[in-house]
Amino acid sequence: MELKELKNEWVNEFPTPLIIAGPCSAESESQMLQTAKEIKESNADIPIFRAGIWKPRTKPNGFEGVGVIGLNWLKKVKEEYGFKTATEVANANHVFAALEADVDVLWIGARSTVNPFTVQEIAVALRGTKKPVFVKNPVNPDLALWIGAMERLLGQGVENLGAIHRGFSTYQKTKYRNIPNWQIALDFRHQFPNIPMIVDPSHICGNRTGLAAITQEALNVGYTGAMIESHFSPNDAWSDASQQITPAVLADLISNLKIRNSDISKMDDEMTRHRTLISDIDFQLIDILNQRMKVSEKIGTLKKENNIAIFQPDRWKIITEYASQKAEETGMSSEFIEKVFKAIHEESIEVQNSIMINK
Ligand SMILES: C=C(O[C@@H]1C=C(C(=O)O)C=C[C@H]1O)C(=O)O
Repeated sequence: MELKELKNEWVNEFPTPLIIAGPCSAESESQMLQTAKEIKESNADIPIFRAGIWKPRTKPNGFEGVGVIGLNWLKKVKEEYGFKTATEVANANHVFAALEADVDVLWIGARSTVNPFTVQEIAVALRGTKKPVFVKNPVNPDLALWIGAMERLLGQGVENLGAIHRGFSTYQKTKYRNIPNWQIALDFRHQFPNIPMIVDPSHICGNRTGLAAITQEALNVGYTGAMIESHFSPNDAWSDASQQITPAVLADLISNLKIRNSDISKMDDEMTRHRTLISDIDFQLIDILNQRMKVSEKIGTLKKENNIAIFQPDRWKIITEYASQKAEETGMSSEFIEKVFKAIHEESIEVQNSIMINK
């Protein structure tokens, strides 16, 4: 069996969008029950309640989760409010305890996905389970690692899979805690459209303000749902306080989400016209790029004959300046044009380099 062949029908038993919500960490029985009660009473359609029992923390000596006792609280949440429950597992012992406590949905965290030994250990412990298992993207932007983790699970007969896009670590200061890098998740979905993908806006944003926009963006590109951290008293949370929201705010966020329909058959005509136009322009773009690279080849030959360095900072500066000015004139984002030109320049250098090294 291959990942591509999985049907993942488990997801059909849940509403769309599939929302998983609950506190970052289980802290106490009363915190769990109060949060569950408020989520239930908010009337938002949330079928799965989450809580971290074991918390992988960057630094030692902080709160690292309540451990197995929290599994009893998840059970109470299930009994009293009818939610399915979900938690993170990061080693075989976690898996055994979570299965024993009949947690309904499990996920593998970003810090575990990076480590094939850990993933293998978890996969073996989960062997043959019918429970849905989500795999968060690894902390580093490595698509193969993410897919590899899924393959390890499938290798142990775990067939009810899902993916969680939680963003990627970065050293740069950005408005995100973990930059979304949407293209990686889209590449994943392109290869495995059958594997449900949900977004984790809480970990992408690291704050409350961006949650709705990221969740909507995920639905706009066709994700199945979202996992959002919610706590009855967010400011008092023992972990990730700044990114958790109250159940009332969560319900409001959900009620404002717009679900996008991926079936375009009803708007065929107009869509087809626009798409034909896009393809036409794409062919022209490729042609033009090819012409530019041919000129670059000629410049490469000249440089080789005259023993001149390939990279010419002064010329490159002129190009970036006119590109950005032209972008502004046309109303396009100059950041976007800068990215495009950097890619073109890189290829142009590559083309000239292959001329230089050939006799
Ligand atoms: C084409 C040249 O070589 C390099 C590539 C450039 C480009 O593709 O636009 C610009 C400057 C150089 O770094 C050149 O020197 O003009």
